[in-house]
Formats: sequence, structure tokens, C-alpha cells
Amino acid sequence: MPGPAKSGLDMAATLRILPGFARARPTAVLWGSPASWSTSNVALVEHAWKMFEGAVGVVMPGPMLHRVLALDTETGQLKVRDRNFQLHHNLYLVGFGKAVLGMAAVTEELLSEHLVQGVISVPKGIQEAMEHTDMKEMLLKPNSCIQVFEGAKDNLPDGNAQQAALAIRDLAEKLTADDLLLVLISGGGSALLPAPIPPVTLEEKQLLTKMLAASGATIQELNTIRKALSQLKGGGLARAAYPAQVVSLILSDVVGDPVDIIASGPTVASNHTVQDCLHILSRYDLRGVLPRSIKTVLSRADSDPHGRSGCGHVLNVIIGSNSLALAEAQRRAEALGYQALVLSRVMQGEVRRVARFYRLLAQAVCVRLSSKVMRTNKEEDELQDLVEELQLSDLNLEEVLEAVEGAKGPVCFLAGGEPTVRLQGSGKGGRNQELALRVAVELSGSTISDWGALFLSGGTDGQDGPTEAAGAWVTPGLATEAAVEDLDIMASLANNDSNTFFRHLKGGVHLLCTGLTGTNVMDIHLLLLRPC
Ligand SMILES: Nc1ncnc2c1ncn2[C@@H]1O[C@H](COP(=O)(O)OP(=O)(O)OP(=O)(O)O)[C@@H](O)[C@H]1O
Ligand SMILES: O=C(O)[C@H](O)CO
Repeated sequence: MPGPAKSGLDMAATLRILPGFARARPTAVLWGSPASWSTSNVALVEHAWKMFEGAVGVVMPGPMLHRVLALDTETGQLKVRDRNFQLHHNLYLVGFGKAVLGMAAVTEELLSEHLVQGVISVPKGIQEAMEHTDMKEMLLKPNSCIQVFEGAKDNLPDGNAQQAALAIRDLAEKLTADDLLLVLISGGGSALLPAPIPPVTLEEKQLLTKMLAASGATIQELNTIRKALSQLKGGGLARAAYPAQVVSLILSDVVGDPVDIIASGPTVASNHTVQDCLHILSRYDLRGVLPRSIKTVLSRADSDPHGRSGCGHVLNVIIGSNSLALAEAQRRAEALGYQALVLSRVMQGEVRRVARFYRLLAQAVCVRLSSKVMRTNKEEDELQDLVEELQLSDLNLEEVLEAVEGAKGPVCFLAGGEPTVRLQGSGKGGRNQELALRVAVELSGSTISDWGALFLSGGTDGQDGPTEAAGAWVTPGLATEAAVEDLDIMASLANNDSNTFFRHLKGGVHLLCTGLTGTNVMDIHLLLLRPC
């Protein structure tokens, strides 16, 4: 049986990897009050929190940059993975992305002796948020030589971000062959580096991006279009910095870590064609609404003599990823006594189908582990079909089910990625909260009622869509809890209003409210199953 609610001291220890969280908010605020969790859920909730916290902690800027950068202070040799660069007060820094503030702070701390100047573009309000959460290590020092621009409210390019992009371009253009440009890149970088090719305007680019995103375009599709319309994306920044050497340190927020797609690859030569763009625009029925300026830029793109030049002077390095975060969560799950299995690192697809996948998986596992329930092939066949539909290419279902068959204790499944939501309503929500709510609906109609079960979906950046929560956790009993409070789950889902729903349900106890974490490696899904 789970123990009583933890003391404040124990909680602080639990939260040690993200010390800012522990100091700023007691766990009651992060997760609601333990007293309001049903007793049987307390342990599962605490375990899920520890796993999520570990996943985020391992991809925080400090640990990541210390793993990849080594400066020999005597010789001024900077080692980045297996490459050496000679520093002699010739280092410049630019950056853009949700995690870049902390990355820049750590980098400046490590390399300040050689750093001449820097410009970064980070989300609106992030410095204040970091001050409030007491995450001082994520802030630049008062005497920093790095200029900070804040912009792209709600992850949409705006005038502030455009100003930042132009300052970054100006810095890159003045560099010489003797200089080294360090480029810090993380998710959200595309919106924070808008420099549309004239005559395309920022408003036109913003509108097209919004329409593509609302139609359910994938990030690969979205960024293929962004690259074609941008001066700096698709290798443009690297070209601007030539002949300086360029080292990009990339925190991946895209499934499979494709460097040409993350933040639209400003230091990676694009190999997409205009034809690729036209196919994407046709797929979402947007060719007919394109303004003349966008058509003009697209029609010029393939013949642009600068368009496809190489990026031989660039070293692109992935320094953190969802896989790394999952591995740490798995390690923590094992330490807590779970048989822990990473299902997939490429979890994509529509949230409804992803929710169905988790229900069928939970059911299949319970059936395999329970002598009371007859095993039927029908459901496992449907599950296998779904694995194929969701293109979970790294998941061998039979192996997973066989692995848990002998499990004596609780089981934890982990997955990472970024499912999509097709927005139909006007409510407030995010893909993690909507997925969690859909999983709750699925689990409440399943046959796993004899089991302790918890599903958590959280964005590692701490912000799920335009909401203040990172995600949510649910159990099979959530539908009953909602009925008691007269909350209509299906109406909330139809209006994409998951955040409003969770805020009302039991005073928000199911919300995962970390605040901005300062990192960003997509979403983490945890499914915990424990025989009662
Ligand atoms: N009301 C809503 N309900 C459900 N999902 C929503 C809602 N509003 C926006 N979203 C989803 O939120 C996502 C945008 O969230 P976010 O701002 O976290 O951007 P992102 O591009 O995913 O950034 P990151 O990769 O850094 O997390 C989109 O997938 C969008 O469909
Ligand atoms: O900025 C972007 O393009 C997305 O976050 C993917 O990296």
C-alpha cells in the first residue's frame, strides 16, 4: 500500500534535479494536494513524477553542455565531441529556441574568456519566469556580452523575433575566417528566427504557418515550407557566417533528430525542392489561398544560386534528445521496482489513435498477466494494426508483450515523441492534456478495472500548447470523478478544451504544472500498470 503523503523535506529531495522547482513550488502545487489523490493512486502518481522529473533533468542545459564542450584553459583548445577549435578571443555566439537562454548562460560561463559577442532570441517572458522560479543558473549574468531578444509569444513569429533574427544575421555577416560562431539551437527556434525573403511579409508567413499547423501538417512539412521562405533557415545562417567556422549545438525536439528540420535547419543545407513545397501546400488545400509574394519566392527558389550551397564549414552536433530523456526515466522506473520498457521514440500520429493504442496495450498486458481473463487474438491484432498505422517502426509488439508476460511486479511503459491534434474547437488545451483525457476515456471503457493504472503525458518544455500546464496524468477512474463534478468529458474533447476541463476537475489536481523548464525535447508518455 502506498505510504502517507510525504513531508516537505522528502519532496525537496525528490525534486533535487530541478532545484528551482523545489524551491519555488511545493509539490502540492505541481500535482495538487496528495490528500486529494485516491489512496491507491498516490504511489503511482509519485513514481510518475519522479520519472518525468528525471527525464527532464538529464536534458537540462548544464548537464548537456558539460557533456559536449571541453576547454583547455592553458592552450585555448575547445573540444566539441572529437573536433578541436582554437580559441583566442575569437568566439561569437547566437541562439534561438525555448531552451536557449539556459544554454547560453552555461556556455558563457564555460567560455567567457574567449567570447566576444552574442545575440539570442528566446520566448517572451522567459527571463521573468526563470527569475520567479528561482532558476538563476538559467539566467545570463548582469555583465553578459550576450544580447537577449524576447519574442514569438505563443510560439508564433512576431516583430520582436524578426528584430532578433536581423541582429543575428548582422552578427554572422561580419565574421571572418579566423572566427568561430557557436550556434545554440533548440525547439521553438523556427518561430524565434523569422526573416522572410522579401516580398513575403512576416504577417503572410505567420498566417501560412498558422493555417498549416491548424490543418495538422507535420513539423517536417511545416519546416520545409518555412525553409523555402526564409533568409536564415535551410542553411541560410551558415551561409551568412561564411567564411567563419560554425559549430551548432542542437537540442532536438523532432522525432529521429533530423538536423535539417529542427528549428528549420539554419546551419544545414536544405535538400528540399519547390516541388516538395507545392505537394505539401496541395495536401492541405492551401495553394489557392497563397498570396502573390509567396508564389513569387517559391517560383524563384530552385534557380537561386545561393539556395543549395554546401555547409562544409559547419559542425552540427545533437547534444540532447528525447531518447536521452527516456533512458533516464527508464532508469528511474527500474530503480522504483518497475519492469520498464521503452515502447517507441517516434510516437507520432493523431491523439485519438495514440490514445486507442495505449488502451489496447494496457488491455493486452493485463490479459497476458492475468490468469482470470481469456486471451483473444482480436484485440492484439487491432493493436498490431495500430502499431503499423502510427508507424512505430522501433516497436516490436510481440517482444514487448513477451517481455512483460513474466513480470512479477508493476510494469512501466515509456514512449517519446509528438502526436498531433486536429483542432476543431475553440477551447484551451494542448496535445498532452488532450491525449491524457482521451486515454482516460479509453481506459474507463476497458477491462483493466482490477488494475492500478496511470497514464501521464507531459511536454518536457513545461508548456503544453498555449496553456500553463506541461500536461496531465489520468487513471481509469477519471470518468467517474468527472461525472461526480458534472463535467462533460466528451464536450470538452469536441471543443479541444482539455485544459479548462483539467483545471476544473478536482481543482486542477490532474495537471502537471512544472512551469517553463528551460529545456525542450518533445513529449514523454508514461503508462504505469500495477496489479491490485
Ligand atoms: N486547444 C488545444 N487543444 C489541443 N491541442 C492544442 C490546442 N491548441 C493548440 N494545440 C496544439 O499545441 C501544439 C502547439 O503547442 P506548442 O506551443 O507546445 O508548440 P510546439 O510546436 O509543439 O512546440 P514544442 O515542440 O516546442 O513543444 C500544436 O500541436 C497544437 O495542435
Ligand atoms: O522550431 C521548430 O521548428 C520546432 O520546434 C521543431 O524544431
